[in-house]
Parts: sequence; C-alpha cells; structure tokens
Amino acid sequence: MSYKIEINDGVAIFTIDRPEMRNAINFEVMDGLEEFLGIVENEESVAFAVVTGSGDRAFCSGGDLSVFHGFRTAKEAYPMLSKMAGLLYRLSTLPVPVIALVNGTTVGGGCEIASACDYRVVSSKAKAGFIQGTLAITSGWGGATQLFMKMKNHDTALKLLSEAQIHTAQELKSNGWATAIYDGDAKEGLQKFIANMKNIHPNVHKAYKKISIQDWERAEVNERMLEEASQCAELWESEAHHDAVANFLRKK
Ligand SMILES: CC[C@@H](C(=O)O)C(=O)SCCNC(=O)CCNC(=O)[C@H](O)C(C)(C)COP(=O)(O)OP(=O)(O)OC[C@H]1O[C@@H](n2cnc3c(N)ncnc32)[C@H](O)[C@@H]1OP(=O)(O)O
Repeated sequence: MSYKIEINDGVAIFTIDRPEMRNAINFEVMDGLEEFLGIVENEESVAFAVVTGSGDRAFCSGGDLSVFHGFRTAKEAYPMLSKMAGLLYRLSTLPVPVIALVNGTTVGGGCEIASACDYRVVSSKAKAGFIQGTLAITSGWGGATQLFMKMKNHDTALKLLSEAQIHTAQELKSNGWATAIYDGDAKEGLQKFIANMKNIHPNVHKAYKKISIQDWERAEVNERMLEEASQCAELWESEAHHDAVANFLRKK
C-alpha cells in the first residue's frame, strides 16, 4: 500500500508512503487521497486534515514519471490531470482546516498538493519548487489557480511558476508560500502549529471554512482548475515534454 490514513484525537492524516520514490504520486495514491477525502467529508469527529509524506527526505516529488510517461497525447494525459485537479479542489474545500506538513523536498505536483491546503507547515530543511516549466509543461493539477487565488502578490506567484526554480524553506516563508517553519520532528511541528487552534471549538473552524468555500464557489475555482489541467494536457503531448521526461528517466 502506497499511502496511510490515520485519525488520532480529531486529526486525520494522509501520508504518501513511497519514500524510495520520494513519494511520487501514482494511481494508488490518488485513490487513497479520494478515500481520505470521503472520510474527512463525512466523519463529524475530524477537526483537522493533514497531508504529509513518509520519511524525512521528501514530501512529494510530483507525478510518478515512470507511470505517467506512458501518456503520449493530450487525450491520454487529461483524465489523470483532471482527476487529480478535482481531488485537489476537494482537498481545498474540505469542511475543516487542511494542513500540508511539508516534511521534506517537494517539487512539481507535490507543490500543487501543498498549495491546495489551507496551511503549509514546512521543515526548515525542506526545499520546494514548481519545476514543471523545466519539463516544458505548466502545473496540471490546478496549482497555478491555487497560487493566484491564495498569494497576496500576483507577481510573486507568477515568478514562482515561471522561473521553475527550487527554493529554501526560508525563501518560501519570506515570499508567503510557507505559513510556518519547524525544526526537527514533523509531528511535533504539527502539534505546535495546531495547538492554539485546537483550543477553539471545531464548529468555529468549520464556519470559517464555509465562508472561504463560498468565495471559491463564486470564483468558479473548480472549473478554472480543470481548464488548467486541459492547458497542461496540450503541452504534455509536445516533443519538448517527452524529451525532458525521458532525460530524467534515463538518469535513474
Ligand atoms: C505529472 C504531474 C505534473 C504536475 O501536474 O505538476 C508533475 O508533477 S511534473 C513534476 C514531476 N516531478 C519531477 O520532475 C521530479 C523528479 N524528481 C526529482 O527531481 C528528484 O527525485 C527530487 C524530488 C528532487 C529528489 O532528489 P533526491 O533526493 O536526490 O532523490 P533521487 O532523484 O535520487 O530519487 C530517488 C528515486 O526516486 C525516483 N523518483 C523521484 N521522483 C520521481 C518521480 N516524480 N517520478 C518517478 N520516479 C521518481 C528517482 O528516479 C530515484 O529512483 P532510483 O534511481 O530508481 O532510486
């Protein structure tokens, strides 16, 4: 099984459990995320949802290129891209606060998952980057839409996407992508981050989420994330993209 779901003391945690692949996303992880979303959407006792990665090296290295490289055309890539975009919209609009516990490096689609959460609690040793541009594609799981909705400065969001560089945790805190940075143990970092929120009745958090979700519905964010998936699918079928992925896989 390439994921774990745990619920402890009102905190539901989804862990991508493929540390040897730097927690790359395959179809099993996507199905696991769907299962997790269903649990959090329906389980009244859940007060916080957390997404994290196994081990301390990576949060998530994006889509599993060894699997997804098999998709050659836009028509083949779109179902995977739109499925994940749909799941990440659901993650963003869960009825409880959602925290990305960024326990290690995260790139590509991994940054999109973290961006879909309400908060990014990042290890001081982690690095992160929207490196999709280096593969001659855009973000395909709705991550650009997430950044444009959430980041205060449009130019900062666009630069993060367009430069496709990897940044330190400290840089990500300064530009507003990271909410908080922790040193040492991830679970302790999480407990510290939610300590004050845990003292507030869960219905208060749910009410604030409702206000934010109404805003997202009015802004048609789901539809925009699907359009982003469609645009990425068009770039997906280019030679430049296939060459860049083949180059990465050759280095394995
Ligand atoms: C497809 C959706 C799209 C989107 O919509 O956003 C994307 O996600 S595009 C982005 C795809 N991801 C990448 O291009 C990242 C590729 N990985 C890396 O750059 C690096 O692995 C890392 C994440 C920076 C970590 O580096 P490091 O700690 O040095 O580990 P290794 O590189 O040695 O990796 C260990 C092992 O894992 C394999 N691996 C890593 N990431 C992926 C991946 N995304 N898909 C498939 N396999 C991956 C890597 O090949 C190594 O395998 P072995 O050599 O067999 O040990």
